[in-house]
Parts: sequence; structure tokens; C-alpha cells
Amino acid sequence: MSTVGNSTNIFWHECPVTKLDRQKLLNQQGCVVWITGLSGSGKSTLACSLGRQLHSRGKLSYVLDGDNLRHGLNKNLGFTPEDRTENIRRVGEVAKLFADAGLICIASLISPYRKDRDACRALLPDEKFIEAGLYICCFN
Ligand SMILES: Nc1ncnc2c1ncn2[C@@H]1O[C@H](COP(=O)(O)OS(=O)(=O)O)[C@@H](OP(=O)(O)O)[C@H]1O
Ligand SMILES: Nc1ncnc2c1ncn2[C@@H]1O[C@H](COP(=O)(O)OP(=O)(O)O)[C@@H](O)[C@H]1O
Repeated sequence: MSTVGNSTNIFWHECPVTKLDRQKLLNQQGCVVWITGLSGSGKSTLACSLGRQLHSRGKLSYVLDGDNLRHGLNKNLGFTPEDRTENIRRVGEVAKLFADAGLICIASLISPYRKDRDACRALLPDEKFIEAGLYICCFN
């Protein structure tokens, strides 16, 4: 539940270093690549491979992997529909921060519900959110 609406002392603080400054420093624009698919469909493999390719081309990226995040940020969440929704919401917000920092953020989560992925997409302008679905699950 948001506390911002009820509070009179929570304000947004602008920082003198802007997103444009960060983009110039890194010589790239931040964005989010969201990889969705069933367990075992190859999300983590694709995310790491993309990260490696970008790194070799001098682009700064970071992988947010569902498995890894459930060791820390999302360790209190399970696999009920509500918990999965909260999982995706948190990762969407973190991905937005990474993109704002100027990184190419690669999020790799099952993210089974279209409404949750759409909510993440809505956090960013369309051209900054690229969704890639892995629809085949045959490796395991
Ligand atoms: N129902 C259930 N029970 C036990 N474990 C499960 C379940 N669903 C997922 N997993 C495991 O959790 C890993 C991360 O899932 P995600 O956070 O990507 O799921 S979700 O986006 O919230 O739906 C997920 O990682 P991947 O296999 O890499 O997809 C699984 O290892
Ligand atoms: N393109 C591919 N071809 C063959 N095997 C793959 C491919 N991508 C991933 N795998 C294998 O499939 C298994 C599941 O991949 P993983 O990336 O962990 O999936 P997910 O993150 O969706 O659970 C791993 O053993 C991985 O080595």
C-alpha cells in the first residue's frame, strides 16, 4: 500500500546530475529488456548471453534474475499469484531505477501474468521497455 498519498512530508528530490549527464558519461541510453517464459525455457541462459555480448561491445548492463532476487530482495515472497505479482512489481521498480541510471537492465523472470508485465511496461516509455517471450519449454 502506498504511504505517499497520506503523508504531507514525502517529497520528490531532484538531483543536480541528470539522466542525460549519466547517458553522456556512459555513452548509452538506459532501457529494460524483459525476458519472460516458463521455468527451464532458457531465460537465464539468454539473459547472461545478452549481458556478455553487450559487455564485449562496451555497453554497461545488469541482469536481474528471478532466481537470484529470491535470495535477497524478494526472499519473503512465495509463488501464490499475489506474491508473484509483488515479485514482478518490485523487479519492475528496480529495473526502472537501473534504466534511469543509464544501464541496459536485463530482467529474467517467469512473470506469467500479462497484467504484471504491462504494469512494468507502464513504468517506462514504450521504446525503453523491450519484452522477449520464450514460449518453448523443452530443455529440462
Ligand atoms: N511453484 C514454484 N515452486 C517452487 N519454485 C518455483 C516455483 N515457480 C518457480 N520456481 C523457482 O523460482 C525461480 C524464480 O521464479 P520467478 O521469480 O522468476 O517467478 S515469478 O516471475 O514470480 O512467477 C524459478 O526460476 P527459473 O526456473 O529460472 O524460472 C524456479 O527455480
Ligand atoms: N538455446 C538452448 N539450447 C539448449 N539448451 C539450452 C538453451 N538455453 C538454455 N538451455 C539449457 O536449458 C536449461 C534451462 O535453462 P535456464 O536458462 O536455466 O532456464 P530458465 O532460466 O528459464 O529456468 C539449462 O540446462 C540450460 O543449459
